[in-house]
Amino acid sequence: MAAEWLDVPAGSAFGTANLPYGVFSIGAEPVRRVGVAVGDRVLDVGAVARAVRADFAGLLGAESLNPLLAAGPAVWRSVRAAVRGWLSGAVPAETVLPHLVDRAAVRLHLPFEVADYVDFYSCEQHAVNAGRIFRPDAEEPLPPNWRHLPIGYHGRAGTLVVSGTDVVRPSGQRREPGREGPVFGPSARLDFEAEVGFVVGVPSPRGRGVRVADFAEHVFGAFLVNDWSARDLQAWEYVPLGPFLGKSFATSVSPWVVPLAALSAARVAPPPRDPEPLPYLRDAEGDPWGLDLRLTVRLNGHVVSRPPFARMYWTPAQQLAHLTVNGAAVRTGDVFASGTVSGPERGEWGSLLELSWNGADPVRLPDGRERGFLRDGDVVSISATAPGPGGAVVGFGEVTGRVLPAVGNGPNA
Ligand SMILES: O=C(O)/C=C/C(=O)CC(=O)CC(=O)O
Ligand SMILES: [Ca+2]
Ligand SMILES: [Mg+2]
Repeated sequence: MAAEWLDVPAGSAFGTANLPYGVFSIGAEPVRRVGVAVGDRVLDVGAVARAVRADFAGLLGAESLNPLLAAGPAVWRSVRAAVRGWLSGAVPAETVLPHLVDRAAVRLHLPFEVADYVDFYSCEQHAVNAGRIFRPDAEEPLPPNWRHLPIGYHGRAGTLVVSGTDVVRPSGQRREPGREGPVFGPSARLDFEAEVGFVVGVPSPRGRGVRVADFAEHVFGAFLVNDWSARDLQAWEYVPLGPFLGKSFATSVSPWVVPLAALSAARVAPPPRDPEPLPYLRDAEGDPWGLDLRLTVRLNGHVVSRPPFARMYWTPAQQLAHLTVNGAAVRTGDVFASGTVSGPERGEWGSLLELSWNGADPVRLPDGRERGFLRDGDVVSISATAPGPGGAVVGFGEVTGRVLPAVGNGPNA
């Protein structure tokens, strides 16, 4: 229960069941602080730790979440219990109140230093849609390996940006119908992809995989991802090695990292898999990592999709097991994203590629405008909620970004 002096609005998705972590600064101050969102405010947890829990002051007094991420699940549990105590009256109000800041008044930063970045392709409906669109002549929309392993590619960690960062339309090579070779110029098929990301806290050594059952020993929490995608650049460049410049110019992430501990009521059984995966990819008995997260995608403020995460074919635990099964190490700050989330209904598809069927059937917005792909000035926002304990709602906040016009004829021109 929240302390009396902590006025969390009723039904807030940032109640004490959630307590996500982020990194913020105030005004023009250069210093960044670790914060925990509660109601409409942010608690400067480093400042409170310095006053009452010196043993946590180093972890929480850093300018990124990395020291906390690296500390591991026992410490994550103690810190969460301590923060919950601070907000529940376990320490005098005077210790806490001076360090609560209005959320609207802070600037939010990338919450951790990103190490490596992998993007998966684990939603069956999205993979079927993409297969039908990109490979209309193929007999089967899914590639033959799809049900045997979570397909992924290594992305560009250095271009992950925090929500609110503008995204410049990329330029590159693309094919135009009726022309032999490529043309160069701004992408004409810029898209979003609604995804969920996970961040690794505890590293794994090289040469040893992370078992499905050990997911929560390594992964700290989850957040939202918009994997901006230039479909025309992608279509021309990505055979046979996979996505490259069409997806590496920017990937936006939401600023609040929701700890796995806040998602216990959201855990659900994943859908049945057929055929049964190889042993290293099997779900741990009684320990499912399907997650009932409900995403909403808005384009210029209008809801265009509500993708359901609960139906993802491969869970994040299977993704991490696969990512490390060859002995690849993971490091603190490694990010992996789920892949585009799409449900069975059209209004649940997580990209414009799908929603407009590659531009052939544009999305009609309530203001009468149509979109095949994104125009300059468009703003894309992805938000999500999950069920919390006792009917509470656990919010992810949002990842948002505005499309800016391409730079001339490309940055090198
Ligand atoms: O099927 C294809 O050819 C292409 C698929 C994608 O672009 C999707 C992707 O990046 C992975 C994902 O987000 O699911
Ligand atoms: Ca993607
Ligand atoms: Mg990307």
